[in-house]
Amino acid sequence: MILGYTAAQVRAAEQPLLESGPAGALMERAAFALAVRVGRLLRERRGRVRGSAVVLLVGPGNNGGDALHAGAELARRGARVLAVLTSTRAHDAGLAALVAAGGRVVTVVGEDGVPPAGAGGAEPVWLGDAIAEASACDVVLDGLLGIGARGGLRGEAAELVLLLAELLADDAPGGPAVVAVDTPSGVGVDDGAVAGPLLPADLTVTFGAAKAGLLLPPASGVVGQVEVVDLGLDLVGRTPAVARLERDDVAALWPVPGASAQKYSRGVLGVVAGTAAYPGAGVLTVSGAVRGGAGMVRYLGPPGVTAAVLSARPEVVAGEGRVQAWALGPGVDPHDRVQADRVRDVLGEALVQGLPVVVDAGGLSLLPGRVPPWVVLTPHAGELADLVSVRTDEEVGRAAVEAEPLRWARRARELTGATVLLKGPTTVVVGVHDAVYAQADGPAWLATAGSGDVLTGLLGALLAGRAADVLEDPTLAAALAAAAALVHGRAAERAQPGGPVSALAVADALPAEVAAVLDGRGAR
Ligand SMILES: NC(=O)C1=CN([C@@H]2O[C@H](COP(=O)(O)OP(=O)(O)OC[C@H]3O[C@@H](n4cnc5c(N)ncnc54)[C@H](OP(=O)(O)O)[C@@H]3O)[C@@H](O)[C@H]2O)[C@@H](O)CC1
Ligand SMILES: [K+]
Repeated sequence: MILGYTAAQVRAAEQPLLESGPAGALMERAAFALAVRVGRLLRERRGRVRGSAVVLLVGPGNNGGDALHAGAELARRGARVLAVLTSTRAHDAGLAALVAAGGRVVTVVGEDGVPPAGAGGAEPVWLGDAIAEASACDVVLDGLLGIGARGGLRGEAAELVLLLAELLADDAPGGPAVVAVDTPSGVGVDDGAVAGPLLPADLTVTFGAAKAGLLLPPASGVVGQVEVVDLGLDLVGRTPAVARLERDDVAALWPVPGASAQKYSRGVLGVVAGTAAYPGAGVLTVSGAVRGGAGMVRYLGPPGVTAAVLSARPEVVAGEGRVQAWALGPGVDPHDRVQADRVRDVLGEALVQGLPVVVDAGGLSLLPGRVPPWVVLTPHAGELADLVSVRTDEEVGRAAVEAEPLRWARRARELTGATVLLKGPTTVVVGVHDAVYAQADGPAWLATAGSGDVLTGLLGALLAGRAADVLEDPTLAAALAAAAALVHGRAAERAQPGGPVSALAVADALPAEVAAVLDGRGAR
């Protein structure tokens, strides 16, 4: 599991080490680890460090200090290192180390043609020249701002990043790799906000612990690969702001049949999904459940959809019967009276009986006022915006939710009482005790019609398989939702690595992905 902490938590954990060790020791360790990682990247890209070109973007604080010390180490290994200062201040010891190692230092000339006062004798260069150097080098280190950032980038740094990011986005492959020092500069370190220009990173080397904002959307989309440098911080007892499950965590959560299992004990899922207008949603939801490992699936819907469901998945049983959990809503048009009433009735009955439920798509507008946390909502941004708007006098749109997914997922949880899984390139889950998960497991190709229906069925199967546990410990609902997001995302990658994938193909890849997750663990 990757745990994400706030800037304040990391600073508090650093404090004892700063007090007990020699001045600058922690930064030197951080910078050395960064240099080693960048050295590996240079060897991958150029075959060697010696002779490669590295440009450091250096801000006024310790984040710039990290970049300068790492640059000094790379210069000692033979790289040609250029530091571009964007501020009147820069980390003194870092600057001295870089210059002593043979690195060059320039400072960006402002719009008025005057170098920033106090830029310490560094050679002035035009912004355009600095950008040209950066776009032509092998690796750019973004050390403008780290956990001391307040808001998005400003001033010269903002302009430099805006223009360089545009240039690199347009450029053919072969441009520099971008390594973010601790965080891509200017992201919301605690909340993943993106409030200004950013240089998307190929790799983020973060110190002491992952920062929450690196895991949370929208910033999670610009961090690239994240590597945590262990600085020996003691974070025991500090509750992380966000968690990201990895395969091993999912293996520990997954219901695996024991030797005496039978289909009923493994968990029966009831599904109400699909209407005459959207019959495929019924097929996809039950496919997610069957392929995801439900002991049995019961389907309730109009005759035409039932026929389509049974023809696609002969394992499904049509009609009512005992179930351990429900999956409701995919392809259900709330104006289709019969199917909408069925969703309402089933939901009401499930709440009385205390059964876990997944509610998706059309089912979201059929929810009663408050539900328990073992009801899991699975909206996308537009659906979540509607849910919040209908229940409050706040006018929330899809774009607002996409800009601050965690904030709005929390709001939806407050308003409904449900566990909320907000789908997106990074899926955010908010559960009991404000437990937050952020999963970024699927390829962008997964944004395809019907993939959410498969997730609903898969999560339903998981809740059915662990229904008794979820009722006893409702915190589990959020963990299972995050686990379903991981398996769903990786199944998409498995179905068609690097290429387009259909929703049914994602469902069909679920068994192999579940097997891969469970590889090496015993039965529950
Ligand atoms: N503690 C340690 O020992 C270790 C720390 N480490 C490293 O230190 C980093 C934190 O360093 P930090 O605290 O100096 O803050 P940092 O992120 O460099 O920025 C602060 C400066 O930026 C400015 N500024 C703020 N917002 C701005 C904006 N929007 N746009 C423009 N400017 C803005 C702000 O200006 P001010 O607000 O003061 O006017 C201030 O001058 C951390 O991320 C990690 O890399 C590691 O080496 C491990 C050991
Ligand atoms: K940075």
